[in-house]
Amino acid sequence: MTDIIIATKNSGKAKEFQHILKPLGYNVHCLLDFPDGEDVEETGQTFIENAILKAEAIAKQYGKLTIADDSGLVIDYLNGAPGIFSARYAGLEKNDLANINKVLNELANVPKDERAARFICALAIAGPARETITVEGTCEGYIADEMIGTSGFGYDPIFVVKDLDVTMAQLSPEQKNKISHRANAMKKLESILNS
Ligand SMILES: O=P(O)(O)OP(=O)(O)OP(=O)(O)OC[C@H]1O[C@@H](n2cnc3c(O)ncnc32)[C@H](O)[C@@H]1O
Ligand SMILES: [Mg+2]
Repeated sequence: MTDIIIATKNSGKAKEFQHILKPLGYNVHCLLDFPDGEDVEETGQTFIENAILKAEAIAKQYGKLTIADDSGLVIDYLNGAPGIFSARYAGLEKNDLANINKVLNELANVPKDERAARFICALAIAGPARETITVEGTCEGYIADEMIGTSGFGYDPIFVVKDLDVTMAQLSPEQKNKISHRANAMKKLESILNS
């Protein structure tokens, strides 16, 4: 089995990568298993730039194949916010509930047809003696009026998946891992790695 590090300290992401990569024969570790993993500053201007920063720093630190994920929620009515600031939208303590409440307040009384949004996931894969590869996956939807569902993490309870009309937090992990921005990005990465 090939060892692979997921350069994340987010347990929700780590679980999803386990689900997706284990059946493909990878032995998956994340930075929750390696607490001395560098805290890489997300100083890029785009999801892709931040994914590259995280993947290359951790690949260098451990000398192993590394995938980093930089992702977030892009809301049209807020001109693309919270975007690359999704994790720290309501403050540096990265509180999911505070982030959700901030978005719901900003969209209070905004009609459904103006609540369009998408999740974006940029992945970078880096490692010793290889060029870094990046891909991006998206998932279209809109922002609900209130939190619904308990699965997933982050903004899932307020993100209604366009094609399904239920929130991401109402999907089982198996369902989310078929249609999510992360799943779509992983499909692209797999097809590049296999070609
Ligand atoms: O940087 P790492 O250590 O990977 O962990 P993080 O939580 O800081 O991750 P990001 O910098 O990529 O910020 C992404 C934020 O966007 C949100 N997000 C990303 N993917 C999501 C998903 O599948 N469902 C719900 N929210 C998501 C969530 O709030 C994350 O904290
Ligand atoms: Mg982060």
